Amino acid sequence: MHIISRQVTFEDSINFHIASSLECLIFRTKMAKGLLPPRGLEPANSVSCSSKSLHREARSEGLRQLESCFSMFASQISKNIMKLQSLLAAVAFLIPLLSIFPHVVADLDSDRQALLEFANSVPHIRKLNWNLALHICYSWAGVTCNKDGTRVIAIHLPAVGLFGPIPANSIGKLDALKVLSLRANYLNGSLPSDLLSIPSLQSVYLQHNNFSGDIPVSLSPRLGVLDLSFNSFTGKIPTTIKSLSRLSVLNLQFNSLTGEIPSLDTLKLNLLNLSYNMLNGSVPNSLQKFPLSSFVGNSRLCGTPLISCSLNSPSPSPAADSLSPPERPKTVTSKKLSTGTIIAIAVVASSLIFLLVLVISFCCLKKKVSDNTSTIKEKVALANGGRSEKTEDFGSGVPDAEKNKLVFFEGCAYSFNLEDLLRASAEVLGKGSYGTAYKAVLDEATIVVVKRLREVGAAKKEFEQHMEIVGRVGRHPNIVPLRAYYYSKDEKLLVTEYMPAGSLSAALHGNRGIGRTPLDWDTRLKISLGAAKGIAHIHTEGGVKFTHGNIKSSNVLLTRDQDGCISDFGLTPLMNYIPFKYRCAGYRAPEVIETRKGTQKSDVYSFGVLLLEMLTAKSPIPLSGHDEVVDLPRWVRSVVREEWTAEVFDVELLKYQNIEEEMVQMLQIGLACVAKVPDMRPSMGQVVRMIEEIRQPQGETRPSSEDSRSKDSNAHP
Ligand SMILES: Nc1ncnc2c1ncn2[C@@H]1O[C@H](COP(=O)(O)OP(=O)(O)OP(=O)(O)O)[C@@H](O)[C@H]1O
Repeated sequence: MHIISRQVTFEDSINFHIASSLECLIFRTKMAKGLLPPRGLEPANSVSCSSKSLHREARSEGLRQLESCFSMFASQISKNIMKLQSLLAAVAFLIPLLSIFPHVVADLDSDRQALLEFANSVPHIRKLNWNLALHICYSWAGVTCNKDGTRVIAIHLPAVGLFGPIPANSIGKLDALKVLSLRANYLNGSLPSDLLSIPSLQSVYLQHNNFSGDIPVSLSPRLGVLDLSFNSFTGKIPTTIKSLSRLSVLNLQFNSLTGEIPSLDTLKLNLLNLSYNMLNGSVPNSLQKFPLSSFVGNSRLCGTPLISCSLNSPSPSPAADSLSPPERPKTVTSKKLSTGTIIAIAVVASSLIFLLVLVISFCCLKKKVSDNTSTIKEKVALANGGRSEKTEDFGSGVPDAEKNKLVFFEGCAYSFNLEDLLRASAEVLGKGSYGTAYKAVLDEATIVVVKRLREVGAAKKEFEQHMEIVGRVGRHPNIVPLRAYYYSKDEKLLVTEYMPAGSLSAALHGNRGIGRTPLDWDTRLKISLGAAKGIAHIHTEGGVKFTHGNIKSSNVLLTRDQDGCISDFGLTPLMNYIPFKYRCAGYRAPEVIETRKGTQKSDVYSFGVLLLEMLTAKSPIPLSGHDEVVDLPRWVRSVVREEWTAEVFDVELLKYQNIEEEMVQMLQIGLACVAKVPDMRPSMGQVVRMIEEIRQPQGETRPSSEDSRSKDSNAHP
């Protein structure tokens, strides 16, 4: 090695040392692989590397350079004492850093463990690249570290399809965490107590999940933002919030919180939203500056900016009780009553009791039949009383002047008005993502379904224009006919034809016990084809951007002759949000979970899940009375990969003969629809054609499932 002639710096020396070692390492590797000439024939500058003195050589060369470097420093001391001082300061700074280095490594290691614990116990739809081969700070998705890469300070995992509860001792162990964003997932259960109490935590975004239970009382004193909105938290607002002096945003809207609002007068809140809970009492003085929207939807809450407490007369709080003067006890006169008076009182009392019993029995009787006879108005009022609805009295939102402004779609033969509709006997069919559906019986021939929409984002004009398009596009035998709509500030209603045969979901999963009529293969095929035609029509007639947005088996309704009809069409674009609750998740295309935007290709994906559901009779979403929820695309793919295809089919289908080939063809269509890459999925038009091709002309290749069934019953009496 030649002597470096230019002036050598400390940095040069170190670089040289490293370079020497690397050169040697490369040389040695090449030697081992036989890529270099034998010893003695090697080039001059690599001789030293080929012997045992490899490191010694490099080190002594490095040391020589260090020596020259230090002699240069010595001359610099005399020239510039200031420079040396700063160098010493730097060294002084580095030494303690080096001494704590093992702790730094341990902290990052513990952060890594905590995150892996979280990822391993919380299922997620979108794959997380959290593995030991990648650096936690520079490569792990959604993880942010501090500047020197020694601690995790932020987690951002919005809408990645996280399911289930957050385990204790996972994220709660990240004790340098400042920002936690897990919004818009499907997380549920109660929050572990170690989560919000992380001392460094400043911002928490857990909105749009399904968390339940109490809000933990132990909260980080540094919290500036706490957003737990759109969950199912219960219990009281913890009073410990009062001590969060840095809190500026508190959003708890759309939960089921009860009790009174703590005064929070010590806080300097910029944003407060407690709307749509079950809070009671009066709005504390310190919070009366916030708008109505911060408190609306708490029917037992009163005071500015809501209605005055004297008008509302909520159940008086113990505090209010103690303020009102105690009632003076009435003076009791010790007059003796005559026997006649006593008899008269007894007669009156017993007739009163008799009357009371009569009234109670009458009420009970009325209540028993109320499912069939109560009106939509009463149902809503009842539901509001029971807090299952988050909107005030149904009729109250409809001003008298507007009572007749039900807008009928072209070609609709009905002639009732809104008042008739509100007075009709009603039955709750179900509570969906967009609102509650009621079956309303106006008369024997007029039965409709009234869908009371909540959270409509569209203004009146936009709503009307959209309805016009929906009315036009929706005219198809495989789309549930929309009959009318109503729009006012407080109420938005949709009236559709009632489909007495129910939904595909009910036919597949309802009453699986004794007395069930199984859905035969022909019917399943017919329903699938009808539903596919309905969606294909929406896609072609509505234009490229027109989607359904909520394809699932409860939105495929059956006609009397068992054809499939698409319902809930046209609702998604009107809403403030795409329904992302756990109940719809199994049908969502992976890209929709990420972008929150439906496309025609994502409708195709949902339809593919529906086909797999129809073939397997397994539900991709939770259903009451059914424990099993299956990630259908994943499960079917894995079974098919293992060549156990026959295992996926619904056992009820196995008794029909000669349908295996058709079922496998349908399975392939379903799998094509649930392709991960949207562009790989067929269009709905193609899906219709593929399903049509499954069915050969009757009698040519196989007997109908009816025939098979009779054969079957002959075989097994
Ligand atoms: N026109 C109709 N005729 C008969 N049943 C209906 C009709 N519309 C809806 N239903 C049934 O009423 C129930 C509630 O329907 P709704 O559409 O409100 O909720 P969902 O389908 O469960 O969820 P989502 O709101 O996400 O579509 C469902 O079981 C559905 O099948």
